[in-house]
Amino acid sequence: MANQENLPLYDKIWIKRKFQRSIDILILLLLFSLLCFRLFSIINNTFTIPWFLAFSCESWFTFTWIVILNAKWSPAVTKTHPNRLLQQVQELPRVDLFVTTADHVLEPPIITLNTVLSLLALDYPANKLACYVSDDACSVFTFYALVEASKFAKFWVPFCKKYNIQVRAPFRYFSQVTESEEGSPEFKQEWLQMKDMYDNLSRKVEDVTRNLLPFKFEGEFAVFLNTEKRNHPSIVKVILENKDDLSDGLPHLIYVSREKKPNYEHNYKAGAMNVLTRVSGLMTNAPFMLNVDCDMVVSNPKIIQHAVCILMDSKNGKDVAFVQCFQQFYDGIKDDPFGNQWVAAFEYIIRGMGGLQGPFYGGTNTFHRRNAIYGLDPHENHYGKKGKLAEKTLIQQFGSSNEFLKSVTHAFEGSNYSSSNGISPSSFIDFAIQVSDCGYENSTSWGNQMGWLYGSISEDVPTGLNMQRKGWRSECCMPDQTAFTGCAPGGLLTTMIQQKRWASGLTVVFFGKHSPVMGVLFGKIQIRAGLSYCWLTNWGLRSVFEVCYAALVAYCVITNTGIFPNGFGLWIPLTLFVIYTIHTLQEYLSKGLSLRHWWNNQRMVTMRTTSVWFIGFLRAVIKLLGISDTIFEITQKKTPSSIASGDNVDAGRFTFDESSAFVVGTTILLVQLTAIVVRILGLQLEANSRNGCGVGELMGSVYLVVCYWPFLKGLFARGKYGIPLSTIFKSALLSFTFVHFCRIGVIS
Ligand SMILES: O=c1ccn([C@@H]2O[C@H](COP(=O)(O)OP(=O)(O)O[C@H]3O[C@H](CO)[C@@H](O)[C@H](O)[C@H]3O)[C@@H](O)[C@H]2O)c(=O)[nH]1
Ligand SMILES: [Mn+2]
Repeated sequence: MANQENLPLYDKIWIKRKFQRSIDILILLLLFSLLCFRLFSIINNTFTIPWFLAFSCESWFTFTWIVILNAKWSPAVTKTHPNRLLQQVQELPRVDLFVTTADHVLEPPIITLNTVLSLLALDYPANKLACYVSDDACSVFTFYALVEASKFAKFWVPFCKKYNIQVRAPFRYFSQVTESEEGSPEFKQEWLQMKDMYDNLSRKVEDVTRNLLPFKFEGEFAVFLNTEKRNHPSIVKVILENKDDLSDGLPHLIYVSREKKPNYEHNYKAGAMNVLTRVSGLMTNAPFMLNVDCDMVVSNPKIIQHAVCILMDSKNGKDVAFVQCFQQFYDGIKDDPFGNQWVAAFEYIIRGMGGLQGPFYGGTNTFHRRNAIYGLDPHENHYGKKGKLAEKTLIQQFGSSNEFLKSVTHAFEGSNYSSSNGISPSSFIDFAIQVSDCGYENSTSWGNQMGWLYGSISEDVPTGLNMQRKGWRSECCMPDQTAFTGCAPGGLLTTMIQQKRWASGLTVVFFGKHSPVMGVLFGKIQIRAGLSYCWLTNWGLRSVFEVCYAALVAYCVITNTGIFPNGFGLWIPLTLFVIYTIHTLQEYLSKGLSLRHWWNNQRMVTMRTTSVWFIGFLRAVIKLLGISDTIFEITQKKTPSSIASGDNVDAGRFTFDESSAFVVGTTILLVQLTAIVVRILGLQLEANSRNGCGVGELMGSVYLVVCYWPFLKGLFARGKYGIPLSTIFKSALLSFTFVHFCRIGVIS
């Protein structure tokens, strides 16, 4: 038998994709030929302003394609070997678990409760785990739910471990296993008991949350009396404490609501994560930290072992700052009508990045190395920080809590790796409160050089980039059994708001000091890795060119101007379109996704790029100019009861409201419709240049209308399925202005 000690804890396997690569290259060549064609037309003197705009947009599309091609070029996957782990490490390392929640209405406490239960029930020695919940809403309901959860956990966790239940979030488990049909009589009996207890628990929590029961602010709940969401002192409460350090007990459970004051910048989730980092540093100081959003439940109870395999591999794990598990979703709507399940993107882009310097940090389902978050580079982490850091520098970077500084020094030295410090979390409450105060970070490096970075509402991407800039890598962790599943936005509006936030946050990143370009120029981001990040950070910028192209097509049809070659030359854009379409379709089908899924995603890409990404981009520009700041709009999460009660008549249907998110989309649709009508009725202007509008331009308009079909139906539908009159009115006004300017200001 091979010597287990020398075997790697994880393997990296490169995936072959010769055929796809040649198609990728073919598309690139076609794009180049289109550009060349345009350049030659200068010589032939057909070069007009619309041609120039088309040339600029197409140059951008070519650049985007290079970015995508580069990102997908050499994908890799990892295979972890948890069975080797215990043979190589004497003791498993500690892991601190972070959950964030910020609004008990948009994020119902019953969801957070389930996430926490699934974490407490992880298949990992309980005395090596501590679960920290950050509540940015300072909600007594969330706290109450956690207290109740901790009581239920005493039965639930042993039950899961005894019967090796795989799905350990009760609402997921009981929705999948609806009867205790199989198993021993003992199991059946316990199953019924559990089900009963969970039903009681969820009823209680939902009743309290919906204010159906009068709430008594007594005992441990008294501190919540008179607190306001944005104005309250720090509250830190130890709900569960594994005082006897039992490996088969329950992990610590700690509730943290950081101090909030009006007129203070709280930095949304990034601020919350930094507080959790400090509080956990004081209390348990684990070398690794897992972070999940409140709706991301564990689906693979052994996931920590898998992630630790990567982080602790003695050869390849040393320079890994974080391990990212894919985001996957439960109860996703069939065929992904809103394009928010990201199956194909994760498949191709993230695996592709996995073959470079590693995937981006996606904000949730991520295992971090504490020392990387603390700003060390891989070399310093491995060989120790050169010399002891002077106390003064430590205070400048980490703030002035002596107790916390001690924990930082311990973390740097790598002590406290697996053993507990023998002191219980509750003895650190006062210090924890101190490091959660809103003034604690004043003039320190938190959010600036280390920790979760501030300044963008997409805090995850720059935070990951900041670590990779120092030479760290990251890895994907992809055990056969899905690691985490979460709640994808339920409807069109929620999706659009999320997309708008990402686009604006990412644009700010691209133009800021943590952009991938800066990372390549001044840091240790490898060129290809930096380029692959542009797929993500350029979402906002991409929309500008797509909106411009959409407007250009309509302009051409309306004014009888051509931007595509007429006659034989038309084959270039046509072939490009056909091959690109077949190529993406093949990608979907080969992953077992349906034709419908593919089309839904295709049209959604067009819809979001030309609408909310564009709004997001404009918001980012306004922020970058210092005019007004962007805010983090939280994504609404579905409650288990709404899922179960079949509150799903709208699932997958497009519903609209008066949100500005729909104005741009409706305008694009109306402009294209006008163009088509003008063409059909023959109201176009006389062709005033040598090159009049041909089929190419018209096809462009028609394609956009087909993509915007759900909006077209929305124009005629009523109630929530219809686009409100006020939105139609605003869009009509905008379209009219556009058409008017087209006709008076024919540019040629
Ligand atoms: O002031 C805030 C705002 C948000 N959150 C938490 O941040 C998480 C993510 O918020 P959500 O509304 O669910 O955003 P999503 O768009 O679904 O999240 C994705 O995108 C975010 C960045 O835009 C990342 O932070 C997330 O991890 C990633 O899952 C949730 O747990 C929130 O409770 C806070 O703790 N404080
Ligand atoms: Mn989310």
